[in-house]
Amino acid sequence: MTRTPVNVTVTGAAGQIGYALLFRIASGHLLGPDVPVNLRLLEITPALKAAEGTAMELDDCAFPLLRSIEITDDANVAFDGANVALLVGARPRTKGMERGDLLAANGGIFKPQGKAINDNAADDIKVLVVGNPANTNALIAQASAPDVPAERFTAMTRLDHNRALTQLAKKTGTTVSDIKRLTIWGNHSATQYPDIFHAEIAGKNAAEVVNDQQWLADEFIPTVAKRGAAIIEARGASSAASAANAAIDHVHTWVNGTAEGDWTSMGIPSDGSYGVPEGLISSFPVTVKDGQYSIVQGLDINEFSRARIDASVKELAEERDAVRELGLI
Ligand SMILES: NC(=O)c1ccc[n+]([C@@H]2O[C@H](COP(=O)([O-])OP(=O)(O)OC[C@H]3O[C@@H](n4cnc5c(N)ncnc54)[C@H](O)[C@@H]3O)[C@@H](O)[C@H]2O)c1
Ligand SMILES: O=C(O)C[C@H](O)C(=O)O
Repeated sequence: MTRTPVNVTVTGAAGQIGYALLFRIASGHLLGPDVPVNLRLLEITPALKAAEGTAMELDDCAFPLLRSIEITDDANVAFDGANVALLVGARPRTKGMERGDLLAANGGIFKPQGKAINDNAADDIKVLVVGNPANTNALIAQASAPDVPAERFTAMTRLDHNRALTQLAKKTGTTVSDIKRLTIWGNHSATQYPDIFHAEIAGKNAAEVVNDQQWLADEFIPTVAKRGAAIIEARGASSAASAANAAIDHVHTWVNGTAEGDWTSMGIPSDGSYGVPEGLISSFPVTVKDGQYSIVQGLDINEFSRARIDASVKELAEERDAVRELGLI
């Protein structure tokens, strides 16, 4: 049976992440090996030519699943009929720049894009915000899209999740496939909390396997939480291929589900679970089935975890208050 193509909109298509992302979407890694896609690329006017260059390369790959490419600087055109939207285009953080500085710069991007999604996207639209500060940018876009169910706006913490998997596998001499039920809580920022207390390594409790509280507090958590800054320091630019890979993972899981017995981390609107104020877009442990995610309930949160979750959620609440002051939500 021939499947109807899925419309995938990517903003910031001419940027670094865009370049690492588009070829994987077109080759079937985002939605599956039998799902054709129409790509819609949104860029600012001066970057349209570069986006056209990328589109020429996409054509030259002769991807069987790629049905069409449209390039535009008009958000209403880009989101027309969109089923999946990857909001990547943003002002990237550069050396020495604080995340707070990004709020105002990025609000001007995500407010109109949220409205364009509201007015033009397909009824089943799923939105992933990658552009930083991702959680709060997602909140801004969501606030401008009152007709879209709030839970369709998500923010990316899958890169943090993947980073944590690798650090834990290295420490324990295992592989990432041995690890299940790891969680990133809170904000995609240095306050995020990678939690191994409920994680399992080859069926055993990860915190017990590690059995090294000092490593957990002084190495693992800071390494994962500050990895983005470390990459910027080393490359002189923010992570691109790993961020694109995580965006693929996030949407693939959202569409195709989590594996039995495992969960993933997604930045999603809080329903008040685990004391996270309702409405904040915060990272939680989630399972996904039939395209719907649910927060994993009933986990015991110890004192160590509670303090760290609370600190990251406090930062999210401050970011929300700041964008509220700016009239962005
Ligand atoms: N959530 C995460 O885990 C994560 C990880 C890495 C990077 N990021 C963030 O992703 C974003 C993009 O990173 P990058 O390295 O691709 O940056 P980049 O500067 O290479 O590309 C950004 C692109 O966005 C475009 N753009 C700017 N305003 C736009 C608008 N209004 N509409 C459409 N396009 C617009 C720019 O022209 C540029 O081509 C940054 O905010 C970065 O901090 C997030
Ligand atoms: O762009 C950044 O600030 C870093 C990025 O979010 C990352 O985690 O690599």
